Amino acid sequence: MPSHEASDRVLVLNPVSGSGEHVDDVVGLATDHGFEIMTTEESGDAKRFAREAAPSADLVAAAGGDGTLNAVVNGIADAAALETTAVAVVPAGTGNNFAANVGIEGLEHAFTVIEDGRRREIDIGTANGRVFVNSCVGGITAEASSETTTESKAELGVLAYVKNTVETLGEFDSLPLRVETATGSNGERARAWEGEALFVLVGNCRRFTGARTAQANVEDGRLEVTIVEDAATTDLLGGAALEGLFGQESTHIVRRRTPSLVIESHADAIEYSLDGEILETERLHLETEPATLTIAVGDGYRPDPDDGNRWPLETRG
Ligand SMILES: Nc1ncnc2c1ncn2[C@@H]1O[C@H](COP(=O)(O)OP(=O)(O)OP(=O)(O)O)[C@@H](O)[C@H]1O
Repeated sequence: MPSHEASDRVLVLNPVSGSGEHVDDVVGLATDHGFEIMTTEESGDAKRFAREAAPSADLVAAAGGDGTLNAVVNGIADAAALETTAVAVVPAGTGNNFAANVGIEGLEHAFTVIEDGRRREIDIGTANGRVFVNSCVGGITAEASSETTTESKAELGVLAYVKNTVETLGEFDSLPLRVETATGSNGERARAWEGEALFVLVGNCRRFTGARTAQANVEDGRLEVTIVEDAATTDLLGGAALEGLFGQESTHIVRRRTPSLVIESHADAIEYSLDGEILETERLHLETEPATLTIAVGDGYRPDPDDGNRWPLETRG
């Protein structure tokens, strides 16, 4: 039986995320577990509902995909309630990348975790004041983002957008950029990279190796930055596998870890995808806010995922 009053627990339901077949199941489970259900009708609702619910709710659940989760966390942040309102993920999206990374295996499991699971305080990222939980990716066009297929997203996660951008554009203008990363407490030096890039991928919870489930350490107070240099165009257009491009052997990748960075375009404004939502700007200031989001996690969640050789601090100078 639910241990809270209904209004202490709010579930924000996106009825059209993923295949849209989750609605009845989610409504049934959420009702059984004492949630007040707020169903979105249009873009912007999820954030507004979370902002309105956060001051009195102990827990806001996001039932949808990564976009819905992003909106819910932004709404709670807008209400300045991240310290008092925890978040749960009910995976009803296409890729459910974030849910997989925090050990949520499905709809029913999400509610088991809500009742019995651990709570962890994880980092969030901010980009010009907007919150992201998974990733912020520059160089993906809004068109490619909206056209990327469900199958491709399910298989590749955010890298599906990279693949679709490459495929739909055929050839593309690289981005003349300056990327300045700040000093970190683990010996990272402040550094500047300047050049022509195809994409800049910044992961809070996502690691860009080509493996969909690869998880970055989301409790280390650092963002993982991957710059795909322009020289990779030939490989990409030749059909090179994304795994190869992002692999450790790749010579076209620059990697950094840092608590904050600034990405500046020397030309036009760039489109960034924050967990799938588009933001266009010439200058982006990103930083981590460590241990800021309280989240319900399943047994499969690894606070300290094994790095192995998969994330070299830097592949080269
Ligand atoms: N009732 C609605 N009708 C149409 N669009 C909606 C509605 N509610 C939310 N949206 C839109 O859904 C998008 C978020 O979808 P979300 O990312 O959660 O699911 P997804 O794209 O299926 O999954 P994933 O992110 O895992 O690929 C937002 O852009 C939001 O504007």
